[in-house]
Amino acid sequence: MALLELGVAARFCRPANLPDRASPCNPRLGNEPAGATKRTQLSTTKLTRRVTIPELAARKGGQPIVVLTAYTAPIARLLDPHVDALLIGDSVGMVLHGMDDTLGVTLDMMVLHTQAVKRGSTRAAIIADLPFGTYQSSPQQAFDASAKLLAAGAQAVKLEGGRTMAATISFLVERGIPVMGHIGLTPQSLHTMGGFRVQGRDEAAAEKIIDDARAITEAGAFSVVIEGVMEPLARRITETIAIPTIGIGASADCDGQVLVTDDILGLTGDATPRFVQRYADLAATIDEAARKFADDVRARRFPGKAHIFFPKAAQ
Ligand SMILES: Nc1nc(=O)c2c([nH]1)NC[C@@H]1CN(c3ccc(C(=O)N[C@@H](CCC(=O)O)C(=O)O)cc3)CN21
Ligand SMILES: CC(C)C(=O)C(=O)O
Ligand SMILES: [Mg+2]
Repeated sequence: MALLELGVAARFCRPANLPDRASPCNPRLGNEPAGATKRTQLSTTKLTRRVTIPELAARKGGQPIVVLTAYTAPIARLLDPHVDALLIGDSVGMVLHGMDDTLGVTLDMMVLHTQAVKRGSTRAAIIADLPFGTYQSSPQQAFDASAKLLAAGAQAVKLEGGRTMAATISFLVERGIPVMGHIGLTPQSLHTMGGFRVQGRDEAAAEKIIDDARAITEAGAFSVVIEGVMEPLARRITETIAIPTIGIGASADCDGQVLVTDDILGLTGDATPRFVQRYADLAATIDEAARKFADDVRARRFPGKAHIFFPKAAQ
């Protein structure tokens, strides 16, 4: 079993056409001596196996939980060594498919992106968003949609809503589907909020969000995303409920943080929310690469000798 898992990890980590770099999946894998003992193999397997949902739940009040979104296999492969969980967010509709909001994202899209992220990762936990219209009408509807995401490789689903969704959350959890909640700024409720607006500004609105957090916890969710709320509210919820809170535009005191990967990489331009910290400027990198390629083609500098094929006699 241990060896089988290692074999699978190695296959996903090192595509045959790439050099054997130290890090793609787990930096520790690259440091193993060739003749590793059985004990070393077992401990390495332990380091490279996937993070479980109960392990994430147990991180309440402990080391911060790191979550980033991923929608594709190559990005999942790059993020996998660094994060505790990869979220296949319904933000994929806006970030990759050019939609104005998340309402048009379908379950089929989420299944395809979940499969891709699963294939590209070996150790991060995999959590997938239930898209709009696939879980709100009944617990049964939510179960059917969640089952498809779990079959696609997710270990848990995330759904938006507070007390209103509590019965659905307990229905799923009782049937073996771990659920992450999502409260505060819930993008699928864009039209009732009147836009992507920060929530819980007045005391009454804050009390309602605290009640939502309590209801989700009692329903059995293993964790909850708190998005776009006033900092003291996010801190108070984190202190109040027994499950880890994952903040986005919330509080540094949350039990973890999540951001949209394309936002931190500088790929989302004007659409980037204020709560994002940018860690790279890939838009500029891509702009420069495309410009250089276009220049080379127009000047007939590309393709060069190394990129084209000649018959033997002509060499
Ligand atoms: N690229 C991207 N990043 C995200 O974080 C994200 C998505 N897309 N799509 C799905 C939701 C939508 N989200 C958003 C989108 C915009 C704002 C936004 O513009 N907020 C205003 C604050 C509005 C107010 O004042 O209340 C801002 O200035 O950041 C917030 C969250 C978060 N999610
Ligand atoms: C921003 C996170 C929490 C999300 O729900 C998404 O990416 O869809
Ligand atoms: Mg989402």
